[in-house]
Amino acid sequence: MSPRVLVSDALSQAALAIFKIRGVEVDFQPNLGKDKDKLAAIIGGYDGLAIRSATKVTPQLLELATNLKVIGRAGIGVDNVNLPAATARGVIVMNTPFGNSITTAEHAIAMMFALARQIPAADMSTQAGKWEKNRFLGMEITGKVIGLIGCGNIGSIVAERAIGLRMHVIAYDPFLSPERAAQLGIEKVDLDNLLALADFVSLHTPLTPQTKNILSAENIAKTKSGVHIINCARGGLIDEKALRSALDSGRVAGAALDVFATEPATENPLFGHPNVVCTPHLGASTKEAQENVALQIAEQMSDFLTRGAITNAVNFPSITAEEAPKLKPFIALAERLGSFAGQLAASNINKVSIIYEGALVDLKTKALTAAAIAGVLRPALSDINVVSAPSVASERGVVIDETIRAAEGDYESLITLIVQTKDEKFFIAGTVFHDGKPRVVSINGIKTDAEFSSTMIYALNEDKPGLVGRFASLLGDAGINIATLALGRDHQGGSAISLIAVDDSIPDRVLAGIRMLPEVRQASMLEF
Ligand SMILES: NC(=O)C1=CN([C@@H]2O[C@H](COP(=O)(O)OP(=O)(O)OC[C@H]3O[C@@H](n4cnc5c(N)ncnc54)[C@H](O)[C@@H]3O)[C@@H](O)[C@H]2O)C=CC1
Ligand SMILES: O=C(O)C(=O)COP(=O)(O)O
Repeated sequence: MSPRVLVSDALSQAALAIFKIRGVEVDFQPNLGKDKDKLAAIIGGYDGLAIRSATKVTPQLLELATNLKVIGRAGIGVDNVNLPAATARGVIVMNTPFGNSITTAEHAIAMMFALARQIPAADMSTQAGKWEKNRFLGMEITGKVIGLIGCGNIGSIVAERAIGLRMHVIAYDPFLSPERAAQLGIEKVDLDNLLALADFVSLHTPLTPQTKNILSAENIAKTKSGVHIINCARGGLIDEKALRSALDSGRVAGAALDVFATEPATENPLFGHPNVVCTPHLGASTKEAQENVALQIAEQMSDFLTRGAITNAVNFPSITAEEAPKLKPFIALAERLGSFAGQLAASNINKVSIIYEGALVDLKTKALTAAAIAGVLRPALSDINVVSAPSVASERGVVIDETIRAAEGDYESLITLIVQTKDEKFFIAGTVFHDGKPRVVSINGIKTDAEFSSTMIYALNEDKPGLVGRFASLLGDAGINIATLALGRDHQGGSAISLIAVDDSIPDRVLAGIRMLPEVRQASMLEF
């Protein structure tokens, strides 16, 4: 029987022919993503789901998707897909990381002009017969400073276009190497400098815990007076209420928004302000970009469903059918070790070393390395995939170093990851036991034994009596259940680590409480 794919968002119909030619049955229901009950009622019958941003792939939907093998995102952001749930169910999630980048960058530039010359308001006034020539005094773009928060694929294209407009381009992006900045002809700055200098601030990062509300009230207050803000990335990057106040006070002269904290945005604190320009998430909506992403996702999904080939998966490496079962548990281990280190590293990772020991010497360690690097970088580049991870790392000046050697320690197989930033080195090692579950067995030389769980607290603390009890009561008082607890220390009374797996997400105030304990030197919440 041919595999069946459901298209639940408005993909270009160019995709349909590709699916059919490649032997995949396709059901095109472009509005279904907006009706979650109808989607839930039929998802069980499909092997593949092709989407844009309207369909929300929740853990509940995945529960019902009993035949689903692949989700194809015709576009870049996969934040509408619950990745841990898809991964846990073995569903491959693929995207098309480049197909709509130019179009989205062009939209950001269009938004900049709309603000600088107040085109939407001038249009409305003119068509209302007012001819208000003196009301609309614009701003010349030439010579102005544009500050890019995030300078990956789309940010880089915006930079090139802005240079063409004779603007001065500055960027804040912890993963932008000085070489890449020089190649683009832009200046790498820190966030405070960017906010102080930019006439236009344009956002181009994924939405991650680090970038959420990156334009907070506090950061908006650091902007140059009269700044214009453009967001064609993700809604949650801006504190919308704070932006409204700054527009009301006149500190922010204008804001152009393509994306909103809640979408579809039918009401929003920014609506109705005279200096706000809005579009309904149109960044990727050109005929050219939609054809690119639809054709590409149809090819990738068909190749996977009919031949098992994996391309641009954000949650699995490219490997053949024979290699898969042997590699799978070690891929999960490498990715989680990477993610552990990546979530802890603040920024500026410049080297990742990976040591494979024991039975791993016979496996395809490149796939493991790719998984580890994807794990390290994903907290900053949410849409990175295991295929692109090594090249993205090298583009960003991150040195990757792989060593394969015979077993030297207690374990049949061991992966050690060393993540180096300008200021420090972080060591983490793990193995897979016969139960197939990945485990952490040492951190910075301190031995432990912990399984990964979806939410964990990692604490570095002094080895003193009573601390475990204090952790337990802080969490217990907040109604958070401890699932498992693993400890380790270098010597009695010395440095110790605690790995606490919990059943729920940890509110900031609880984490702050843990950090305030006198014995705790560092505490972070990690998600896997
Ligand atoms: N409005 C729309 O229709 C569209 C929106 N997008 C969104 O645009 C965004 C950017 O996409 P791409 O450029 O393709 O992604 P990318 O992954 O190529 O680049 C993202 C950049 O953000 C940087 N970054 C990550 N964390 C950061 C932080 N804390 N501070 C500063 N920089 C940080 C990364 O280092 C990276 O260079 C994504 O959120 C994507 O979903 C993409 C296409 C269409
Ligand atoms: O590709 C992306 O990340 C986008 O945000 C585009 O979203 P869309 O496909 O237009 O719903």
